[in-house]
Amino acid sequence: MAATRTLSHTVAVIKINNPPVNALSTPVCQALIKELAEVKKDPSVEAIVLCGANGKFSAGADIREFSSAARRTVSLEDINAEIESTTKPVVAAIEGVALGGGLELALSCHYRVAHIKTVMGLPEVLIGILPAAGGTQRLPRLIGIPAALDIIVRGRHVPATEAFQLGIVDEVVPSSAIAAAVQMARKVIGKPMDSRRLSTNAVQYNINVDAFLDTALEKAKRQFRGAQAPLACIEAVRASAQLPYQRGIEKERQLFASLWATGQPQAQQYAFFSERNVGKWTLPSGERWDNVRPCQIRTAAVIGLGTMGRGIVTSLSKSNIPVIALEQDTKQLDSGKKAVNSLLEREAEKLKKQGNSFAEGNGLGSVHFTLNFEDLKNVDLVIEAVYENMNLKKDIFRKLSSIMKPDAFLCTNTSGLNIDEIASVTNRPQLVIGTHFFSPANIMRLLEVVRGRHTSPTTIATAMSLGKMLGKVAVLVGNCPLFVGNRMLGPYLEQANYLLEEGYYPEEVDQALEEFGFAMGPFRMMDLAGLDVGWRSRMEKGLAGSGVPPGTPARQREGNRYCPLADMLCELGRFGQKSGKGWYQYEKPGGRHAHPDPWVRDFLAKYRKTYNIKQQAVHPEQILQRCLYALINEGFRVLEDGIASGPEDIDVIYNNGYGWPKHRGGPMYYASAVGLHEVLMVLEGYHKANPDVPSMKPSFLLKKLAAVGGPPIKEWRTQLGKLPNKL
Ligand SMILES: CC(C)(COP(=O)(O)OP(=O)(O)OC[C@H]1O[C@@H](n2cnc3c(N)ncnc32)[C@H](O)[C@@H]1OP(=O)(O)O)[C@@H](O)C(=O)NCCC(=O)NCCSC(=O)CC(=O)CCCCCCCCCCCCC(=O)O
Ligand SMILES: NC(=O)C1=CN([C@@H]2O[C@H](COP(=O)(O)OP(=O)(O)OC[C@H]3O[C@@H](n4cnc5c(N)ncnc54)[C@H](O)[C@@H]3O)[C@@H](O)[C@H]2O)C=CC1
Repeated sequence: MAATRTLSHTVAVIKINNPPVNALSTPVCQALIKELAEVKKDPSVEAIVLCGANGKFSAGADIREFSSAARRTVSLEDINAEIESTTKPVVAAIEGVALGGGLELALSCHYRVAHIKTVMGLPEVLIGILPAAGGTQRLPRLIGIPAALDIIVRGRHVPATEAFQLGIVDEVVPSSAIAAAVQMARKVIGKPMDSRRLSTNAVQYNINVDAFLDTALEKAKRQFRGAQAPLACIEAVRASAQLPYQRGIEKERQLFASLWATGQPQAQQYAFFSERNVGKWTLPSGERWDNVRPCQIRTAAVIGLGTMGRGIVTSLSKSNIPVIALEQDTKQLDSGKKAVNSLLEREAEKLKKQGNSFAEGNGLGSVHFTLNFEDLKNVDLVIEAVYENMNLKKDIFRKLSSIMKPDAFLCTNTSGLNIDEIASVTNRPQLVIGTHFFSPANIMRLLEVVRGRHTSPTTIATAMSLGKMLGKVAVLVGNCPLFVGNRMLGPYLEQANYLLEEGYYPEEVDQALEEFGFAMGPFRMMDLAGLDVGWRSRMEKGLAGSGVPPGTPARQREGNRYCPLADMLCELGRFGQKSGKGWYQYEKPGGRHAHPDPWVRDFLAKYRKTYNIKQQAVHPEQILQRCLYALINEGFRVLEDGIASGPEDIDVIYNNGYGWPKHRGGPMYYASAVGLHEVLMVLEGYHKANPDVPSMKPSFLLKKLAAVGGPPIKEWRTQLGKLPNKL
């Protein structure tokens, strides 16, 4: 039953029942229409309470229906209008969540009572659309333009206490919201209802609405880089102030249809479901997310409190997991301790602003700092985050192996070293796993969970579950150099470097990719990460520095094309932000504002002259094709090698770890949207002209999928099923 009805005295309680989140699917909408019609004409009913089953009001429209063949036949706004115009008072009893269409439904009720732990909001913008069941017209009428705009454009979840302060709900209760709503319904029977019908009210404001919204629009254009939904939300809110309610609703619908035609909602909804699907991991042996039980992690330790370790400690502590934080000497320990304390203070401040405090005790109190490995021996799980050096990591794991209790999990935060080699020095390779956090680790949502050859299913389940506890999106990947995300970055950065050789400047390449929607172009990103990191690794591999065999041409390594520009910058001490100079110049070492550097232009001109390279005209389209198709081609290779279980996994990694614009779905989704044949043609053309760039040789899987007509991304797994799986 999509909705049920009971009677409490003269109050009819209509309960939405559609597990797991009471989404307003077509059957639910039909059931609501039926129940409403019946209670309206039932003389024994004087008031109505609308609520959701299983402690959840509703997470909104059923997103799956948007793209299904059976399009919605019932308009949610028509139901809302029907509720609002009812002469019997309707009270929404909000528990758990009231999101999107769920909150819009509640806004059409005459009163709202919320349980104190409820969150509510209009998060449609996060799935590429706008609240299109009257939300953009009713909310500003209730709480004014600035507060409504903030909620609608950011799509944020508003806690019940804040919702009460804003006037979204009439009462917040610590116990059953349904019982409180029934009580309220009985109290308001017979009271005048006109002012409670939001659509009949005018938006109240004492600001210059147009100027305010114009400023918001300009800010949103800069902030959301090509995403259309935030802009449409602003225009819909503008309509609430300028137009009568019905015309505002027409504008809302029109904006919804225009958004749909951009293709961005489909990409963002794909991203939404992909994020949920990656948690449902499966191994070739049949073990899966739902048949392997994770072990409970009650205590953890982190080794190394540098850039990553301090963020990981914060993340664990924020989730109320007591942590022991270990460093190699007093100086590093003090500096790590200071950093962790300051991060935790910031987290506490954030929570305070949201009206919360750490759920159980204070996260700060749960961190113990030490120099002594013995202190770690009883924790359930340890995460190593020392320098990226195999010998050092092996030393640490040897030590852990002898100290830790036998069932403790040993995790490494390496960004690309061989998990099997690290595991090989331990007495428990089945409990060793990669947990690759992203910087800053207390903020970035991505966690690559890297399975080694001997890693057990329980260890995988535990690492995946830890990711969830920390509020991360955990993606299971196989063990290969650099895993998934960083591996794909290689060919992308390689092409960015080649573009500089051929006549482009760092700011031109960055601009093209930032206009595409990336949070940061490749050169700003390299400056931020530190150019010396890659340089050291190239020196270790004998590609740069004194290890290069004498007589090797400057622009060639092992018979293939090589770009030495980044090495040359490092030799001059230009490491990026940390040294104040890199591909850009900064106001000071550690400065954050990148300015194009005339020195770099001069340096590139001299370089091209030395190697007699003719400068080409700038084509932003070419920048995109070269960099993005290189990245995508490597993504196909990752799939081909069985390192990720599907294209969705890669897309979730890029959306959450690498600043890929979510409104474009992810690199693999983008490839399918552009057309696999098109991607293949460009790669083939490039590779034919540049056979010395092996990374651009079209992958076998791309060719195979293009040959069968470039099927939609959800059908790629049929082809993948025939390939090896290294998970
Ligand atoms: C609710 C959450 C906060 C829960 O989080 P959590 O507990 O962590 O659980 P999850 O794993 O996230 O979710 C559990 C499970 O539920 C599924 N799910 C969640 N929400 C929805 C949903 N709204 N619809 C369907 N399914 C949902 C989720 O996928 C999981 O299932 P699994 O994948 O099988 O594991 C969290 O889930 C959350 O934040 N949810 C999303 C909330 C949200 O975004 N709500 C807004 C929905 S959109 C909406 O309400 C729109 C409106 O305002 C009404 C507009 C009317 C539009 C008219 C429709 C016309 C369509 C046709 C277009 C064509 C146009 C043209 O052609 O012109
Ligand atoms: N910096 C980044 O953006 C990312 C780094 N990583 C990986 O995380 C790991 C750590 O990297 P960063 O935090 O950037 O390095 P970092 O150089 O900032 O910090 C490393 C810390 O480890 C400590 N350390 C070294 N030897 C130790 C020992 N024997 N015992 C205890 N502590 C010791 C050092 O004192 C230092 O504080 C590396 O494996 C790196 O590849 C992974 C993802 C992103």
